[in-house]
Amino acid sequence: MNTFTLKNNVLHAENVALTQITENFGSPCYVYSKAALSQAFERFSAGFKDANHLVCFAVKSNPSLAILNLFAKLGAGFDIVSGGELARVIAAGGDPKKVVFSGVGKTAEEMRAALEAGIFCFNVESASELIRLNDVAAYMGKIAPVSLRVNPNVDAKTHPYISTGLKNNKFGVAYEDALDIYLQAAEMSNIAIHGVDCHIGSQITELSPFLDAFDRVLALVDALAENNIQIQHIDLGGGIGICYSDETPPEFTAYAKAMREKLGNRDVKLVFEPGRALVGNAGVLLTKVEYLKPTESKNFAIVDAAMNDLMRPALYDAYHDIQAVAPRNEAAVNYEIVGPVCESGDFLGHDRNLALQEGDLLAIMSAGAYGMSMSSNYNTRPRAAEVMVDGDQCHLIKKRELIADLFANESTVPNS
Ligand SMILES: Cc1ncc(COP(=O)(O)O)c(C=O)c1O
Ligand SMILES: N[C@@H](CCCC[NH3+])C(=O)O
Repeated sequence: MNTFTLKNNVLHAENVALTQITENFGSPCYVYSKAALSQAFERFSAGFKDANHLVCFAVKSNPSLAILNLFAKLGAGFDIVSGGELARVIAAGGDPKKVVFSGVGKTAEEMRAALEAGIFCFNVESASELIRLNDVAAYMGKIAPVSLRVNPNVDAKTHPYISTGLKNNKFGVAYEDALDIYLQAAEMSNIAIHGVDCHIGSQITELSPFLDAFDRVLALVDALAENNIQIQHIDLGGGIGICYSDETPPEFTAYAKAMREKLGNRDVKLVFEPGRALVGNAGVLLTKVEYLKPTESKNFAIVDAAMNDLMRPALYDAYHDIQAVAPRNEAAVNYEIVGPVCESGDFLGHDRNLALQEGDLLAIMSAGAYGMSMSSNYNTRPRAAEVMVDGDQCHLIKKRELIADLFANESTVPNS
């Protein structure tokens, strides 16, 4: 589906001109297409139709209540990594019984909240966490449903900062230690072993790392069965990439087919935790060109969005396509698209050929995942507004922060 298309030479989200959105709600502004979000979820799920499965949207990729609510209504579960994300899921109308709780540093308080809410499963990431979870559950008189997140030690062939399934990173437990830890878990009074979990990284554009990881997980499931530990579900994490420029990530149908074939006729529920693949290309960040600044070596287009709004370029040198919202029929110039933040790393795009004038609007594409969710208030910049487009309607789903909000919880020290 072409979500963001030119109509009468103006970029639209569904049937709404992006120029109208900044007129109504200002700039910078995140814009999401409801149709693109729904279709992504439905297409992902369609591959597992008639199979015992649960799609848990990775909340960290975009925790907007409106997006969580939309996915909840479509039947999604949620992958959370904090008590804050659990509270969001509940506030958005998500079902806690479809929540998996990942993360290496769950506090006792977060465990209590999740046990109270009755989540589907804890994805435990260390032997120490298992002991703490057993204690917390025992104190509450509850049984904690558990999967162990194992590191299958496969190369996800992605950016090193977002590769997570290798032996030497902080996530999960080493594959070689997993059986032992499961045997310990089996002895714990308030732990119930439900599954095996893995997540090998993000923005993965090939099928083979997923298949390699699944092979290793299945070998572990068999080893557990030999030790009288029966697994009810396998959680294969998230990680399917999207096209930012010319990547060709696996199609959902090919991914689903491959995963189902690998599972064969085992009677096990499949759990997935996709984030980026469901929201990444359903959102853009709109930003206005404040200044054009030619220098001896480069032409800068200084825009009103910055690394605090979209951190991915600064953090990973990530590429996001940048399009003029109302393209000019003039000669293009090579620009560095940069924000107003006081860091040389504050760029949104290098080497972009665009015909620009001050006041023009740009759309930073593929900004629906890890955009707003990783934003900050650096340089005391209020976070952008968020809008969801539905056909020819647009809904403000998050107000722009006010400057006063940014220091509302602060105080000065008396008598200083
Ligand atoms: C445990 C876990 N599950 C799911 C995800 C979602 O990943 P992605 O957005 O790449 O699908 C992540 C992030 O990488 C994660 O850490
Ligand atoms: N934040 C990263 C992905 C990390 C995924 C979280 N485990 C990105 O923008 O690509």
